[in-house]
Amino acid sequence: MDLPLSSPQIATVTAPLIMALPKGRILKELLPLLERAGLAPAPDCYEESSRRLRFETADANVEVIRVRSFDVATFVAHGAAHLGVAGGDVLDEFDYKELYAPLDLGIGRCRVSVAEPVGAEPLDTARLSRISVATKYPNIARRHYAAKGVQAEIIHLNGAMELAPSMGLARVIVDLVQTGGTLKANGLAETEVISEITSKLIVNRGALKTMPDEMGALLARFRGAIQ
Ligand SMILES: Nc1ncnc2c1ncn2[C@@H]1O[C@H](COP(=O)(O)OP(=O)(O)OP(=O)(O)O)[C@@H](O)[C@H]1O
Ligand SMILES: O=P(O)(O)OC[C@H]1O[C@H](OP(=O)(O)OP(=O)(O)O)[C@H](O)[C@@H]1O
Repeated sequence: MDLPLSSPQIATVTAPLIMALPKGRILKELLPLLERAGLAPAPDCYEESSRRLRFETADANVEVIRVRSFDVATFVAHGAAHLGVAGGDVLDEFDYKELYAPLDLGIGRCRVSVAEPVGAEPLDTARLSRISVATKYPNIARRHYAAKGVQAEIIHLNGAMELAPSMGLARVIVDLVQTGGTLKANGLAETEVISEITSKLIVNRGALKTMPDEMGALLARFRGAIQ
């Protein structure tokens, strides 16, 4: 026998909205904003030692998953999370069409730049046809040099790319710079800024279409929480 939808025997189960957050520095910077938005995650979300990856928040309808910063965009683009927070660098690198980034959160301020060894002979990109580049942003680096008519040979590293020029792995690096301290400590100098970066609130386009009220209400809370 089919039960009518209004039957009291059927419990209304509403799945929580899933918000993907990057572990590390952005998560720490995000806390005051999440608190103002009424979405503070359970305290162990901020403990590096916690092995949990999914956390309840101050809002029973919203849960947080804590993932690597590069993976936030992938979880949200595939609809595994409804929304998330990602650096502009990650969004530029992946360029997912399924993502919409309606809000700049004004945190995680840095830039994606080219850096070279201090004192290296200046590169004349007008006369160059190829260049070796160590980076964890292969697409950003390729696009940057392609726009100058230069083919970038990418050495894809996940960290410590500052070592690459001195170890003969690549002529230049493309990496994040904030204070410039890391470059300086490794004998490199910033020679070109590719883009200025901040973290953005991102949403899955499908989720926005199918749940406009819930998603709209969450976006409004974030808007209100930005200072
Ligand atoms: N020095 C910095 N200053 C400000 N923002 C930064 C800086 N470095 C990175 N970010 C921003 O924070 C995001 C996360 O960087 P973070 O260094 O915490 O993680 P990661 O090392 O890229 O990731 P993982 O630990 O997963 O490898 C970056 O995508 C960028 O948007
Ligand atoms: O210009 P600065 O202020 O020195 O910041 C830039 C550094 O910050 C980030 O590294 P992070 O500290 O996150 O370390 P990791 O990426 O190696 O984990 C980035 O990859 C740079 O190495």
